[in-house]
Amino acid sequence: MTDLAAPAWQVGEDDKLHEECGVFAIYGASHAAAVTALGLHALQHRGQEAAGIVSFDGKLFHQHRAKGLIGDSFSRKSVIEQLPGNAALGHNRYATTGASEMRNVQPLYADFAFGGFALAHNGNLSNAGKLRRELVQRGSIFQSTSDTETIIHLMAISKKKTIVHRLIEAMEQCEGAYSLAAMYDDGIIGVRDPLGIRPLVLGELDGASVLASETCALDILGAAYVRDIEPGEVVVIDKRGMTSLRPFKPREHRFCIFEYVYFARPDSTLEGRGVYDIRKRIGQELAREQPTPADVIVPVPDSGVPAAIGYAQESGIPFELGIIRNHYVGRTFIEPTDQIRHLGVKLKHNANRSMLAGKRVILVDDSIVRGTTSTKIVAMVRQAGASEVHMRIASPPTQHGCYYGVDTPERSKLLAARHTLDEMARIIGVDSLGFLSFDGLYRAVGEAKRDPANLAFCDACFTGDYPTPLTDYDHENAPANSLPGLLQEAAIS
Ligand SMILES: O=P(O)(O)OC[C@H]1O[C@H](OP(=O)(O)OP(=O)(O)O)[C@H](O)[C@@H]1O
Ligand SMILES: NC(=O)CC[C@H](N)C(=O)O
Ligand code: SF4
Ligand SMILES: [Mg+2]
Repeated sequence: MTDLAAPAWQVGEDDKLHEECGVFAIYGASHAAAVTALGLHALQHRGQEAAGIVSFDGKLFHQHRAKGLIGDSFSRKSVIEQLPGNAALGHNRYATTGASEMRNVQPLYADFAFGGFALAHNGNLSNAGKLRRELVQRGSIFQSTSDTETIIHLMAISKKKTIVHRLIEAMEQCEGAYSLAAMYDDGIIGVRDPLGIRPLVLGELDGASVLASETCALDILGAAYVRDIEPGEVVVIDKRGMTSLRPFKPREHRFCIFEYVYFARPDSTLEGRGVYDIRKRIGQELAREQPTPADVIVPVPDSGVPAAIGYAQESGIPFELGIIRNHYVGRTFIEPTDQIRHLGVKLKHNANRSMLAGKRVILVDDSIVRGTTSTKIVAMVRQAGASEVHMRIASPPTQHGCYYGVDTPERSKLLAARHTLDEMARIIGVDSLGFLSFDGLYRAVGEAKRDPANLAFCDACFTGDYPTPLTDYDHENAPANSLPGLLQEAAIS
């Protein structure tokens, strides 16, 4: 994570590849805040650091933002009652720029001369540091250290007449990834960057319009899926209905392929493709590309499960739950001390001995980032008596950082950026290690192969082929344009 107001060494880090953020907005529903809390609950996998909801009651905006899970902060009636109105906007945060401080928790809210405005962002702006420096020199006073606030200041100085056109003008100056949901005193707005890196879908609930990061947030409400917001599209939903604008220069579409591999919930449909179905197809491709004789296929829960099912179906080798996951440890349990950190995976996973003892095991996981999970899981499976342990990874090696809304460790900490396949196999402790090829991944998402001249996805964390300039960053994931350290609140521990 970078912090626009702090040197890199001040910014907390831990050793996982983190989720992104989830956004949700609804217009025209009674109990809009309660509905938004449910939508955010379905999107909890996209960010667990903090959550917030802003509602609008026709006259006033109301907000509540808190660190932690949505269920911890928004399940009480007393909290929801303080968020009246028929329109609401919500956000689950996993920080990519700006530390886990209260002032960075979204939705951000601003009282402009032209009215109130609340903003929720999934993605990351790769030139926010540069824009921020220019804005500060012009007199802008930032309240947070997140990239998202840059948008608010760009809107504040815009000379355009309407909020929508101010927002559009602001986004024309931003590089990187943004799926935005916003709310003002007349309606809600959805925006997807021209490359469409992050998802955003449109739904309908009893005549109310819904914007959400993933379709699973519609399902929890019984809302109908209408369509995906198109890359480069701005939708404005107000009492007159919905207006669709295409203000940005058209670009090729580059949806994040890692949404299919890991981030999105398997029951979501994104860009017309079911995530579960794609993960299974990835597993089938993997079985074809990386076969090995074995007695049992064991997924690394949670996100390795659908690929392991696909692998098992294709290979004909039985699928068993040889590792059991403790559901009371989140995706991103942050261990308080080094000693506990060392125990981390055992808190989350345990070997199911009867399925492993004396067996040749193929472990299937979606990705290796630092190798922490795989190293501990392999040791656990060996201790449980497996006679051979083979690891199959349902994506190509993760070799580069993401600057578009996923908090990847810096490049030097990515196992595949530092080691050959054989070295990785030795470090993890497996008898063999195999990754999916680029072409295999593209076949699983419905393409003939990975065509570098005509890429349909962002795959930069595998290939280093970034679809936007990285103005604020050098290639080692260091913020190039950070400002001197300012006020620091205690980070979440
Ligand atoms: O190589 P590492 O640095 O250990 O990171 C890779 C692991 O992290 C993710 O799982 P995570 O535990 O975050 O979530 P999940 O339960 O959704 O699989 C991913 O699915 C891998 O298992
Ligand atoms: N993960 C995200 O999408 C984060 C959104 C925004 N960049 C933030 O750090 O708050
Ligand atoms: S770099 Fe990787 S995780 Fe980031 S947007 Fe591109 S494909 Fe997705
Ligand atoms: Mg995992």
